[in-house]
Amino acid sequence: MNLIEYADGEMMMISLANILAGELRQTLQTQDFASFAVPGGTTPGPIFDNLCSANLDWARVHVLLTDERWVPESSDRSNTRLVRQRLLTDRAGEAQYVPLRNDAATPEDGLPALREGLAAVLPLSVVLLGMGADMHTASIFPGADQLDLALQGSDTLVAMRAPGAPEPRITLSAHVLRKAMNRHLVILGRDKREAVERAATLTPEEAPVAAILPGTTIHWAE
Ligand SMILES: O=C1O[C@H](COP(=O)(O)O)[C@@H](O)[C@H](O)[C@H]1O
Repeated sequence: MNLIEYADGEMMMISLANILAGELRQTLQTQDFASFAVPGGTTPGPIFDNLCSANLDWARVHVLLTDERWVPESSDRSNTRLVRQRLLTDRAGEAQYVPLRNDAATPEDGLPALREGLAAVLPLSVVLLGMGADMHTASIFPGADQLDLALQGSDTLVAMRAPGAPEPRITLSAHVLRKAMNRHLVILGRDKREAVERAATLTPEEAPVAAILPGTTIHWAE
């Protein structure tokens, strides 16, 4: 397991923002645009606060989420809301946002249009993932109704319902995540460190994060 251990959470958030900015800059040296997928949830806010002022050509960066909760943007559970408030501001306000949610009533109804938008920015240049203590990553949850499709299918985006998720979800598939040029996982706290170590000994069906661990750099602080 490729795991970087940091002295504290604040240092990790600053260092990781620098690493991500460096990878985006490097991508833009050889490509017309870079695509950058980020997680929602409670962990990445401080990374976004550091990254949004990075000096790079944000107008050529497509930002998207690794997964979204099917709630309106006005909800404090909306990952889109987090990204708009904390990442797509300052210099990063120039970036182009690729939505994983639209006005459809259900994620299943919304999928076809969202897949079209996503197709234009694949393969992903840089992916930052989060993980829950239940070993889900993006919105690929243990016990989810479309778990096999998300883990083994060739679809890029999957709509999901899971016992551990309070609302329907839409998620990038393992297939898309594994094809990313650069992949990072950020976790905070002893429980998540134990969870990721355990996941490395389990199957992706038991611990979905296991599907993306090979080739992923894990960033951890207590
Ligand atoms: O529901 C989600 O959970 C994971 C982990 O979130 P955290 O609050 O434990 O950091 C997150 O990576 C994902 O994007 C989000 O939708």
